[in-house]
Order: sequence, then C-alpha cells, then structure tokens
Amino acid sequence: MQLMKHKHLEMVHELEENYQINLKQTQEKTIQHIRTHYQNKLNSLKRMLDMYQEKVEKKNVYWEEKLKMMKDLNQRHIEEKSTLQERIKMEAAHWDREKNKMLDLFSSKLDLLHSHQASTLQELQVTRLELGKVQEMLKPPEAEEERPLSENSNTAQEDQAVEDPATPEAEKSVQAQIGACGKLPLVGAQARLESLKENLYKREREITLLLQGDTDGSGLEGEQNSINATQPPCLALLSAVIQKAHSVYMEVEEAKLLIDHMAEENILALERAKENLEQPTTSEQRTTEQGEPRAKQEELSEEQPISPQTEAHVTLRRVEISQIALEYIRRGTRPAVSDSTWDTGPWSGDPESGGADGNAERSEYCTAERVKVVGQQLLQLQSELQQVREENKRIIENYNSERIMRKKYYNMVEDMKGKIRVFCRIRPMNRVETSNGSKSVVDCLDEYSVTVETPRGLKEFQFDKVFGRASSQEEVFRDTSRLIQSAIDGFNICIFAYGQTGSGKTFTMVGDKDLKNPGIIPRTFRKIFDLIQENTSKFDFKVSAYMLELYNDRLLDLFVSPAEAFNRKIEIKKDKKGLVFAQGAETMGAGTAEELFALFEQGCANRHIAATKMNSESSRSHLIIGIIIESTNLTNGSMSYGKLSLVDLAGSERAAKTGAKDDQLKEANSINKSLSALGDVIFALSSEQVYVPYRNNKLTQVMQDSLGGNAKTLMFVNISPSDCNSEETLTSLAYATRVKAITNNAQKNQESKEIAHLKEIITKLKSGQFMEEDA
Ligand SMILES: Nc1ncnc2c1ncn2[C@@H]1O[C@H](COP(=O)(O)OP(=O)(O)OP(=O)(O)O)[C@@H](O)[C@H]1O
Repeated sequence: MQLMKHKHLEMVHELEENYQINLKQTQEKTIQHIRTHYQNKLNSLKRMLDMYQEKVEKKNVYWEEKLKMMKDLNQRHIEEKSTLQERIKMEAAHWDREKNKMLDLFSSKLDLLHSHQASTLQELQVTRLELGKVQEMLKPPEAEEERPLSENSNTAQEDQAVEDPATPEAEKSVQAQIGACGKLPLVGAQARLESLKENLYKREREITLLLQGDTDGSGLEGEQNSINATQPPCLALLSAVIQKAHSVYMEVEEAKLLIDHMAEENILALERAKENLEQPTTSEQRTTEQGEPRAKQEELSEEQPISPQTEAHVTLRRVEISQIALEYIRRGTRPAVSDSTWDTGPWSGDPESGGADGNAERSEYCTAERVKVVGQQLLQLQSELQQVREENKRIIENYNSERIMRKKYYNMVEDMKGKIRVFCRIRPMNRVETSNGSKSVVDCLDEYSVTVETPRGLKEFQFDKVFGRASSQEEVFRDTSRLIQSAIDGFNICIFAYGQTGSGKTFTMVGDKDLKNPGIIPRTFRKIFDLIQENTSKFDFKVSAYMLELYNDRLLDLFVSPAEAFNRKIEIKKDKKGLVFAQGAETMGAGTAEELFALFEQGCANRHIAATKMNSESSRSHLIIGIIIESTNLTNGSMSYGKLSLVDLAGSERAAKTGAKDDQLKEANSINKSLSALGDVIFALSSEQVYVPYRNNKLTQVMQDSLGGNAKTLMFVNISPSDCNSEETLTSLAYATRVKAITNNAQKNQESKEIAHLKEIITKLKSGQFMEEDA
C-alpha cells in the first residue's frame, strides 16, 4: 500500500512536471504566436504608415511644386502689374498735362474765335445789307430799259424810298441829280449809286473803326494800323476780316486744309478764266476782220456795257482778287502786290473795253464789281467761320467724351489695383432749405466730377461715380449690384454710407420711410436670392445674417430685444484670414429674400432713431448688417464664404446746428468720436503709415477688414447741395477723397475639397491617430 502510494505520488509528480513542461511549452508557443501575429500586424501597419507618408510626401512635393509655380506666376504678375501701373501712372500724368494744355488752348481759342465771330458776323450783316442794296441798284439796265422813262424814274424814287428811308438828304440829292440830268436812266442810276456808295463807305468806315477798336491788343493792331487811312473803307474791312481769317487758318487745322484746298482750286479757276479771256478776243478780231466798223463796235459797247469779254475780265479779276485774299489769309501779311492791284478795275489798261480813260459809268461798274467780289468773299468767310465754329463744337464734344472715357478707364485701373471705390451722391434741396432761400452750390460736372462753389472759387472733386440730385435709387443700385455677385463668389464686400447728418445716407442705404423708394439694403436682399436662384444647379447655398448697432460706444444685437441686447457682450474678433466677425451676436439663417427682409425689419424696430433740427428721423447709431453667403460647388465640392457688410453710419454733426441736448448730446459726442477715429484710420491708411489705429474705437474695429483689409469696399459719400451746408460738404468730400487712396487686398475665401481633406489627414497623422487606407 505504502509502495503503491509512493508510486502514485511519483506518477502524480511526474504528471505534474510533464504538465508544467507542456504548459510552459504551450505558453511559449502561444506567446510566440501572439508575438508573430502582432509583429506581422505591426509590420503591416508600418508599411501602411510608410505608404501614407510616401503619399503625403508625394502630394506635398506636388503641392510645393504647384505653390512654387503659382508663386513664380504671381511674382511675374506682380512685376507685370507694377510695370503696367508705372506705365499707367506715367500715361495718366501725360494725359493730365495734355488735358490741361488742351483745355487752356481750347479756351483761349474759343474766346478768340467767339470774339472774332461776333464782330465779324455783325460786320458781315451790315455789309451784306449794303451790298444787297448796291446789287439791286446795279440790276436795272436790261429790265428797266424796256420801261417808259417816266415810269422808270418813278419806280427808282419808290425803290430809293423803300431801300433807304433813313437818308432823306441822299434821296433829295438823287432827285436833284435825276432832275438835272433829265430823264436818262443811266445818269439817274449813277446818282443813286453815288449816294448809296457814300452811305456804304460811311458805314464801312464805322465798322473799320470798330474793328480797329476791337482788335486792340490782340496782335493784329500793327497790321490794322498799317492800313492806309486813305484806303477805301471796304478794303480796310476786307483786310481786317482777312487778318481774322488768318488767325483761324493758323489755329484750326481743318480751316487750314480748307483754305489750302480753296487756293488750289482758285489757281485752276485762274487758268480757266485766262483761257476764256483769250477766246472772245479772237472772235472779236474775226468780226473786225469781217468788216464790222470799229466805231459801230464802240457804239454797241456803249449800249451794252457788259460784253462777253468784259465778263471774262470781271471773272478773271474776281479770281485774281480771290487769289490775293487767299494768299493774304495764308501768309497773314499782305502779299507782294501793289495797292493798285486792289484798286484797278477790269478795264484798266484794256483798250478794248475803254482803257485807263474809261468813262464814269465803267468806273462805277468797276467799283460795284469790286464791292460784289468783297461781298462774296465776306459771305464765303462767313460760311467758313460757321464751319470752323461747328468743327470746334465737334472737337469740344469729342474732347469731353474722351475725358469721360479716360476717367472711366482710370477708375477701372484703380479698381484693379484694389482701391476702395467711392461714389458721391447729391441729395435734392429739402423744403427747409428752399424756404430759407438757400442756394445750391454743388453741381455735377459729369458722371465722375462734382464741383462746390466756395468763397475761394470753384472746387472740383473726382470720384468713381457721381449721382446728381435727380438720380433714382435704381440707378444708384445698378452701379452697386456688381459687388453682390462678388460676395456670392466668396469675396468680402463692404458697402457703407458716410456724410453729414441729413445728407441722405439712410435714404441711399435703406430707402424712404414707407419703402416706396427702396435703397441698397432691400435691393441687395432681392439680388442675393436672384443670383442664388440662377446658380442652384451648380451650387448649394446657405445664407445667414447678423445685425448690430453701435450706440453710445456699445455694440448691440438688433436681432434680440433691447433689454436682452443690453445684457449681451458682443466682441469683435478676427479670424486667421483677418476676417472680422461679431462674437456673441445672434446669426439667423434666411432661405428667401422675404425672410431676410423680415429679419431686417425686426432689427430696424430696435434701432435708436430721434428727431433733430437737421433731420426728423436722424439715426443716432451706426447700423451694421453682415450677410454670410456660404456656397458649395456641387461638381468638385469646393466651398467658399462671402461676407457682405452693409453699413449706414450715423451722420457727422455739430451740436449747435442739430440742437442736441442731454442724451442727444451724449449720442452726438459718441458718434463724432467714432467718426473721428474712422478719420484717423483713413488718414493712416491713405498716407501709408505703418501703424493703423483700428483698436481706438469699436467702429474702426468693425470696419477693419473693409478699410485696408481683405474686402472689396464701396463708400457712398452723401452730400447736401445747399450753401448753408457747404463747409460740411467740403469736409465730407475731402474725407472721401482720402478714402479713394486706400488700397485693399481682397481675396476669395475658398478651399477645394481635396485640400480640406489632405489637411485633415495630416492633422490626424501628426497626432498619431490610425487611418484606414483610402478605398
Ligand atoms: N436722394 C434723395 N432724394 C429724395 N429725398 C432724399 C434724398 N436723400 C435724402 N432725402 C431725404 O432727406 C431726408 C434726410 O435723409 P436721411 O435720413 O437719409 O439722412 P441721413 O444722412 O441718414 O441723416 P442722419 O445722419 O441724421 O441719419 C429724408 O427725409 C430723406 O427722405
């Protein structure tokens, strides 16, 4: 038994040992197995990690290369932009100089031309009248010849009575001469001609004297004075007119071309006239050769003083005189011809037609012809002057349209540079101003310039657009709505109105009280949702808004009740991109324009408004509306965020003028303090100072991304046209001019789906989190 027990114990012991060994072996095997398993798992994880690492590195290299490429491209663009800017600057300066030069030249030319034209037209009218009378007098020979002498003389008397009722002496002398000379019509006509000539000369002399007086100091004096006092006044008048025509010829390119062309044509006419003159001589010779007695010819020529040859002479003479006059006009000095050239008649030295000893009748005819030629030339000059005047008008019109185009392109370049756009709006005179008898001192020169009359003269300001008092809300919005598309595209936009109290800021931004004329804010709501509607097939949009007022240095949420707003703390913060947001403010979503408008109306009901002396519904706070438009591209998943800030600033005001007291005085002080801080920021930015005092006031903090930041900004400067506000108007315009010099750097707030995903992977890997491999 004992042995058995011992044996069993041994067996148990052995079994225990075997079990221990087996357990140890199994354990080791299990451990080995687990170790191998985990080692494998670890290896596979490591491989995966390496693969990810490699992938990320590859992507990094790719993006780095892409970044480098973009940077190079950007650098190239920056360089190109700066060269372009330099060129544009130089061209703008050049154009500016040219413009000023052209303006000076045009205004002096216009002055000169106007004074020349006025006096010349007067002279021409007088001379034409006189010439008409003389021509009338010279007509009768053929017609009157047929009539009985008595009737002829009666009619002559009647004519004289009608033509020159103001000269009874002249008429009497004509009557006397008619009586003395019997009933010969030629002698009667001669006497009438004499008396008319006297009158004509008398008037011409007056005009010449007038002209000489007119041209005093105009540079023509010397030439005028050199006109021989004994010269017939008609010639003196002609010389003066030609002198004026010369100045037009020299100054107006088109007139020069015209007169040169006329001179060329005149040379051809001269040749033709000379040829014509030769032909009748030959035919006359032929007639003489055929036996026509010379005495008979002279007899005939007495009865018919204007033979074809005489006519040819007259034409030749007329063309010659035109030639001299045109040469005179072109040179500006008398051509090298003797005075007798002007004085000699078509018969001088021409034995065929009477010669130097021709009778008085021919000499009268010669004078009359000369007067006719002068008259024709004067008429021609008159029409040329008219042409020049029209040409000048056209040039001025062209110049004006070119000036407007230049401003437009300049604005476009400034816009491309990122400059803040400034629109100026002039409101109409209000009832109080009209009843006070105030006068308007503000005027809109063109769509880019506004002028203000000041005691020191007219001051001109240039803006990206100027809206006159008749501009409608629709017109104003038309030029603004382009920016709303940018907000949808993911840019930050700010539209704000600045101006004196009562100048029309709220009218521009919000509209009138019953919203019959809605302003920019309600129109913007509609436009946002119209644009969203147009793009729903490509994008998914989310619109939300906040609405604040800055009242007595406190930011209040207008989407909550005034009591709750008073207890809320709203702080202005900036995100990584420098985008401003209001921490603690209620942000409400809106799915339609109507919903957004309802939110706006709810906010407006909580605003601080009061009646002042200057405005029955004056805003006592700055209104800030932020609309955030989030869009997701349905094709590539990229996302963009656009923020549209609409700001209706409270008006700058003088306590004395607005009649502010107690609480209103406190409000006014707070408004003025914030606007003054805004002025400091604008000054620092426009003069490119390193430190910009944004933190000095809540208003400047709110507007930090709109002034010198990442936003496309549009400022409305609202002004009153009345003289009683001219000081404030000038201040506002100077303020706005400074804003125009500020450059923003607007960038799209967009991220592609891929970049967002990669960023997420890198962050997770860095923190040691395990990632499933991409499918
Ligand atoms: N362009 C305009 N056409 C017609 N009426 C206008 C125009 N601009 C302003 N008004 C009228 O002038 C008055 C003052 O305008 P508004 O209240 O817009 O001035 P404001 O600059 O906002 O003043 P405040 O700074 O005191 O709030 C209002 O009755 C408004 O309807």
